[in-house]
Amino acid sequence: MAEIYDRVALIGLGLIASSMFWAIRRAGLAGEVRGYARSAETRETAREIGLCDRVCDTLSETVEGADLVVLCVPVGVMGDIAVEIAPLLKPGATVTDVGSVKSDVIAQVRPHIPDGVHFVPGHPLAGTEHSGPRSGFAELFDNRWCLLVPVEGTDPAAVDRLRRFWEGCGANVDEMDADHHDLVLAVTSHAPHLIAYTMVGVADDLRRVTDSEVIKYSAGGFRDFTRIAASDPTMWRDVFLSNKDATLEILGRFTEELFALQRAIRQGDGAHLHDYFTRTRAIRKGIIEAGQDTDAPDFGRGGGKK
Ligand SMILES: NC(=O)c1ccc[n+]([C@@H]2O[C@H](COP(=O)([O-])OP(=O)(O)OC[C@H]3O[C@@H](n4cnc5c(N)ncnc54)[C@H](O)[C@@H]3O)[C@@H](O)[C@H]2O)c1
Ligand SMILES: O=C(O)C(=O)C[C@]1(C(=O)O)C=C[C@@H](O)C=C1
Repeated sequence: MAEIYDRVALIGLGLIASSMFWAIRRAGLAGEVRGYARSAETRETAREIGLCDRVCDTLSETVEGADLVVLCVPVGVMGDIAVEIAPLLKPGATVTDVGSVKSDVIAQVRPHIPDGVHFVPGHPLAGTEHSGPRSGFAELFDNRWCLLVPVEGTDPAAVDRLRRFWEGCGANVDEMDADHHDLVLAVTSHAPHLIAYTMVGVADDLRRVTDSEVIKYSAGGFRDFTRIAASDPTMWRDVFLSNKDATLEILGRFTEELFALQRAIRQGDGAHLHDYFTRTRAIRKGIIEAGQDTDAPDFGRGGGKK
């Protein structure tokens, strides 16, 4: 794979940035990758494990001469970083981000992007419950979607270059508008995370009553909840505050459905429960048949690539 950018700057050296670095290096997508982390401890760790060609102590050294600047920080601070880097950006450079929410990030960042610099927001739909510079790995984006959310008036050539970059990182790339992105992600990612956090919280309350049986005998479904609920608190606090409207809309619908199921259980309405579960099972079957779940054991990794 050929080099796509001469110099890439990664700001915030956590799970996503570190995975990007290893994926960039695997495919030779950049001449040089510079990285910046706010804390001296993270920068030290990054140097120790060889993360980035150069770990910088300042934002100006990181961004200087970069053709692609990637904001890999929690969504609540994207605007603060944009303010700081704006005067340092090279004309013709592209600024992108990997934030889990798009409308609010665009509102925070766009006003600060100088004329002559491209801004192409993005979101790789891949992650784990781990965070920090040691958590990344080159394969994170393989066969996962990366959504690009170009704002009005963006140069199509800048979008196309970023698309080729993400494809080089192993992802399948699609474009979507910001509001639609935020509603879709509220359904597929944000509300499920909140439900997992709640379920694990409920179990923890119960644990005090049952003296650790909840954890000891936890079955597969609950273990999956605990994995998701172990995700970074700062990242997820910011996601909910940033995607407030869409998340509340989906949680409202979720609560209505939950009440209906609760009533069916109370009234012994087995038909309602059976019909509901039949419908949801068909949805899962449809996902597998469409080749959209690359983790499904009956489908196999890698088969999801279009
Ligand atoms: N973790 C996931 O599953 C996942 C998936 C896709 C997208 N994202 C998005 O990617 C971004 C980064 O997430 P991550 O999982 O890599 O998080 P992470 O916690 O592993 O890393 C975040 C980094 O940002 C730094 N940071 C925090 N506040 C900062 C500030 N004010 N100034 C400078 N640096 C700051 C942290 O020190 C850390 O190095 C977030 O916007 C998140 O929404 C996460
Ligand atoms: O697999 C996980 O651990 C994730 O939570 C990854 C996940 C998701 O919900 O799918 C989390 C947040 C993102 O913005 C994108 C991906």
